[in-house]
Amino acid sequence: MTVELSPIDRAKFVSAKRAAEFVEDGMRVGLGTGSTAAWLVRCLGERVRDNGLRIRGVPTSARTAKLARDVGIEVITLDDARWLDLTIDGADEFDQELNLIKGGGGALLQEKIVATASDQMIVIADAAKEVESLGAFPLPVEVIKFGWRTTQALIEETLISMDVMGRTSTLRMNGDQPYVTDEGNYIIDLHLNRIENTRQLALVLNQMPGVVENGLFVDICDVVVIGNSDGRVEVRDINEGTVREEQMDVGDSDNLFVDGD
Ligand SMILES: O=C(CO)[C@H](O)[C@H](O)COP(=O)(O)O
Repeated sequence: MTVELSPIDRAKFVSAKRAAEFVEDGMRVGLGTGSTAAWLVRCLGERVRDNGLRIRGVPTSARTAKLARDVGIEVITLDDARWLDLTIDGADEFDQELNLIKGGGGALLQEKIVATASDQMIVIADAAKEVESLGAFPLPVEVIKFGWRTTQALIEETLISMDVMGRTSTLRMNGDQPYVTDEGNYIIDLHLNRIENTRQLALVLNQMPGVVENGLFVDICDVVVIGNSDGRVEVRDINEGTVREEQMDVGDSDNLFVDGD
């Protein structure tokens, strides 16, 4: 099957393909959620099928679990694994310090639990995800269904008292129904424009009754692999302070698809 990738998919594919090289035989790997993470799962599946790579994957959503099984990756739960060697996931935004907004795909809760239980978190992203300050992308906050309107009002009041820009929020919808996460919760998206006090906001949100988790990932990501549509990738390691530019082949994505994919 020949699939012509769009420029954005080529960028996502090369970042995922480069990040897959971090995965070694025997590793327990956290598998992210979203379109970029799906490329990663396909790349790992190819190595499992063709090169005999033995890994166990902990998916961060039902969608990723299905794809991982479809491409031949052994799937285990986080409770089976307890601790992971590596998690590779996408992001909606990342800044210079590799702080992130995640949860555009609604999987932020499992994603944060899995990434935090890993020796290393690698983010894979196209270059457009890099921002000077987080916040142009709506910040997802997962809340329990009970009293969600009250929780939303409390969040908005707190944003005002913290002098955060934007301050409006919306309940995420799936058609005419509220979007429900894998954990059975709702998501309230905060439209903030620009977040000045990332660390404080992440802590304050999680202290509110009704809030389960927020999509700010602070000091969790170690490495970002940034992909471009022409195959250039940049590997930035925040701990080592290194930046490497490399060229990847964008033309070999065809054999990543499996029956029913
Ligand atoms: O956080 C996420 C899902 O909850 C995704 O990683 C994020 O939304 C990026 O998705 P994509 O790779 O499709 O752009």
